[in-house]
Amino acid sequence: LKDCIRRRRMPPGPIPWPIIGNRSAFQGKFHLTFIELAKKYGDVFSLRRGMTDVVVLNSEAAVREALVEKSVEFAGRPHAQSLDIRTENRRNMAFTDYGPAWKQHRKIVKSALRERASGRTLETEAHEALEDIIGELASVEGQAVDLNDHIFKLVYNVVCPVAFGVRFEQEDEDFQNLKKFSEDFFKQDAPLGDIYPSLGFLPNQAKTDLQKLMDVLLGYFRRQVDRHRKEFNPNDLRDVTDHMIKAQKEAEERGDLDTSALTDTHLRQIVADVFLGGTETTTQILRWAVLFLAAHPEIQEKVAAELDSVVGRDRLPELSDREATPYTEATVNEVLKMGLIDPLSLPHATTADTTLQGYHIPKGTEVLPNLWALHHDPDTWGDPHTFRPERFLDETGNLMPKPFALMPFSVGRRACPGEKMGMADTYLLLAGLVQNFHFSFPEGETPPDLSSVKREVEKSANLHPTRWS
Ligand code: HEM
Repeated sequence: LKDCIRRRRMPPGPIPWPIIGNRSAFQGKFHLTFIELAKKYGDVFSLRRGMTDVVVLNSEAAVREALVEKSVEFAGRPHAQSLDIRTENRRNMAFTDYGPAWKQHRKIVKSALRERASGRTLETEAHEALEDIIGELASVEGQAVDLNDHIFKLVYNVVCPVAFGVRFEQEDEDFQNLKKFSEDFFKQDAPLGDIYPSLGFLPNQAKTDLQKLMDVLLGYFRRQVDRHRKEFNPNDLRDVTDHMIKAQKEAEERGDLDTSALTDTHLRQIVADVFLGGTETTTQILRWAVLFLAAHPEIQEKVAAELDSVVGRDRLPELSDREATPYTEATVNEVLKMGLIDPLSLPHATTADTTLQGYHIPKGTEVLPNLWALHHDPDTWGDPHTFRPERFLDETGNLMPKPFALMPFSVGRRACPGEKMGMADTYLLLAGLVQNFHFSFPEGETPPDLSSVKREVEKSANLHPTRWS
């Protein structure tokens, strides 16, 4: 009865079944199911996943009210068994509760990224990685090639030097292991304890698999942190790991290491956050970019022509070229809009009892911002499913200010701390690729239907680069 009264004040939604809740809403591509449910229940609605209350935000107004206007109340993260395993009991930044430890971690990471992943420093990293890939792809010019491994390496060799100072060759065992980790990690099923917390103690395959995967990743980062500690020089902070060690040493000197959130576990977890946050996202965005450009040769040609006239062929694109290449910038925005890789962002949770659009949202409720719905709202975009960079340009071809509804990095307190780096490296890498190659589908292969909401990321695996001439 108490539960019924509480739910009456919460946003409406389909009636949950006992124990399983609204299971069918969480199967397949939930972000599309949520758009259908919003038509019936409104832009803010409630669901039950197992025994957990979940509130879905399906419109710009709802996301603005929750993540911007009430940003502290909506800045928490839900608790789940898979997250506890992944984060060694929330000792990272991305899934930790909103509070002093999170603030401290975010400050260190943002300052490290400002120093180590912006301007000339990022450009140098991106150019080195590009030159390497351009060499690799030139050697298979004209042949159909699976770009996956090349794009992985390209992105890893920008992000990993920033995170922990390592560059990889294709055949490196560590590179192969990290790549395998990423491929498996993002396909993992949720362990039973995520749906039914009280059954979390029972052995199940998903839990065992996740633990094994994390042992590999965290073992690798433990070794990286140990190496950094041996080589540490306070006057030469080379990467995020060095910045974390510096903060740890300062806590040691102050005598508050034991109570600080800067133990060795925190250090390897933060490095894992930067690695996972930076690599998987940018890799998938570049894969989408190449796929969309191969499917729209006229747009690819316009980007290449703009780069030709502004940058030429004698040097790689630089960050200072961004202003003079609005069509390329608009294309990056369009890729981020259409190829949204986190359709539901990361899950949030309420940090206190609060309200949203007049409904009661109790403390600890899981909140899912449906960014996909915002990126594909016909009222905002007119033709949301058409790949059309021009939507970001004015009549004279200048880049317009970014619309609020474009939020691939989310918004508010928990918005991605790597946004600046993500935008900059996506521009540098994509522009560098289009300057040097023309992407098309292998002869005889029908391009996938990208205008449909049914598009699949896996389709982007087999593309055909030839030198642009
Ligand atoms: C184009 C690339 C990227 C995209 C699209 C992206 C997207 C996102 C999104 C949607 C979130 C969730 C925000 C929220 O919960 O409201 C997030 C969080 C996060 N991202 Fe990114 N990201 C990108 C690049 C990066 C990079 C380069 C880094 C690190 C160098 C990074 C590190 C993180 C971290 C640590 C969080 C958790 C923040 C927190 O909980 O406070 N991301 N990102």
